[in-house]
Order: sequence, then structure tokens, then C-alpha cells
Amino acid sequence: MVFLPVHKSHIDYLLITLILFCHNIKAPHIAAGNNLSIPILSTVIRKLGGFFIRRRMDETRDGKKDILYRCLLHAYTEELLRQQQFLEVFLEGTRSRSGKPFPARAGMLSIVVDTLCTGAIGDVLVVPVGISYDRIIEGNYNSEQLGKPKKNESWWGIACGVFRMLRKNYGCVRVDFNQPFSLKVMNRKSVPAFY
Ligand SMILES: CCCCCCCCCCCCCCCCCC(=O)SCCNC(=O)CCNC(=O)[C@H](O)C(C)(C)COP(=O)(O)OP(=O)(O)OC[C@H]1O[C@@H](n2cnc3c(N)ncnc32)[C@H](O)[C@@H]1OP(=O)(O)O
Ligand SMILES: O=P(O)(O)OC[C@H](O)CO
Repeated sequence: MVFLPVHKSHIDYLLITLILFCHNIKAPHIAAGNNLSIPILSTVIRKLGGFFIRRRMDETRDGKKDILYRCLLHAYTEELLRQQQFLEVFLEGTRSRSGKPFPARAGMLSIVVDTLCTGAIGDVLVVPVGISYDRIIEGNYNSEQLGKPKKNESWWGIACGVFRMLRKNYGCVRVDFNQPFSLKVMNRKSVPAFY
């Protein structure tokens, strides 16, 4: 299974893993941006199912994608799928600052499709996940939308977030796991020549 959640808050991935755990569903491996790779937290994230990826394939001198990195990412993700591990990818690659979903970025999803098309795996069930908050803990992102640079993730930022969460009532959050669909069936419909 590949979970494809929308991304609005850091709470997203905490909630999804927690809900799956509470329903005896194995926790997914989550593609995490390397901006979260901060001391100690990175170890915790890895132990809880996260694996770090670059959020942009570094351009090499000749302007091409970093082929070696892409191959490694491809091989690692393919192995996870071969082992029937669950995957969780935030296609937008960033939290939406406006509340509207960002355009999806195709890299991780293209790896999943490649793995299916090469026959390395039989099929993949894709589970879109909708998440709606009454209020998100990060606030309204107004300063970032006005051009102020984003503060990098830090332990201090985490502590402030936890403190805010304990002090204020952020209302309810709704997590919708949509009907899983077979990527193989969808591919067959969209690329009939392939099958
Ligand atoms: C309270 C109790 C709680 C208990 C429970 C606790 C649980 C805690 C859990 C801890 C886990 C924490 C997880 C944190 C997750 C946070 C969410 C994030 O970080 S989100 C952030 C992290 N997630 C994401 O970013 C996911 C979304 N981003 C992506 O998928 C990106 O594509 C990318 C980052 C992979 C590459 O970005 P880029 O370089 O900009 O490349 P483009 O996108 O422009 O794609 C253009 C071209 O490249 C192709 N292509 C690319 N890569 C590959 C490949 N390896 N192979 C093959 N092809 C590849 C692609 O198809 C296309 O082809 P073409 O047109 O060129 O022919
Ligand atoms: O781009 P950001 O600040 O939304 O960071 C996204 C992180 O990688 C995890 O949510």
C-alpha cells in the first residue's frame, strides 16, 4: 500500500502512523524531507519509519539530475515495495501554506509506477488520504506568504509547537482514508498498450 496524504502540518504524519497503529495496520515507511534530519530527531524519525530524501535532485554541473542519487532512491524504494512494506509519500513535497494542495511532484510516485511496470511487484494499492484541521498548530503561515523566510526545523521549534498544542484548543481534525485503488488496473486503463 502507498498512502498519499495531503500535507498541511507536521501533525499529518504523526496522526497517520498513530491511526494505523491503533487499527493494527503496520506503520508505513515515510519519505521525509532532509530538512527534518536534525540531531537526535533524525534517529527517532528513522526508528518510527521515516527515511530521508533530498527534496530536490541536485542539479549536476551539466544541468542533469543527480543520476546516482536517483538510482539509489529508486533502488531503496523498490526494495521497500518488494518487501511489501507500506509507503507514505507527501506528493506536494511541502506543507501547503494556503490550505490548497500544491501541485504534486512526480519523483517518488514515478518510482512506484516504474517498479510496477518492470514487474518487480505484482500490484500496488494507492490510498489517498485527506486531512482537515479546524486550526493547524503551525498557525496561518502569513509571514511566509508575505515573503519572510521559513525558520528551519529545530528542537526549539518543536518545543514551541508542543507548548502551543498544550496551551490552546485547536479543535478537531478529520482524517479520511479514501478507497484504495489498484495502480495496475489504473495503469491498464490509462496505458492499454502496455498490457
Ligand atoms: C503522538 C504519537 C505519535 C506516534 C506516531 C509517530 C510517527 C512519527 C513518524 C516519523 C516520520 C516522519 C516523517 C516526516 C515526513 C514529512 C513530510 C515531508 O518531509 S514531505 C517532503 C519530502 N517528500 C517529497 O518531497 C515527496 C514528493 N517529491 C518528489 O517525489 C520529488 O519528485 C523528488 C523529491 C523525489 C525529486 O524532486 P525533483 O528533483 O524536484 O524532481 P521532480 O519532482 O521535478 O521530478 C521531475 C522528474 O524527476 C523524476 N524523478 C525524480 N526522482 C526520481 C527517481 N528517484 N527515480 C525516477 N524518477 C525520478 C520525475 O518522475 C520527473 O521525471 P522527468 O519529467 O524529469 O522525466
Ligand atoms: O517545506 P516545509 O517547511 O513544509 O517542510 C515539510 C517537511 O519536510 C515536513 O513536513
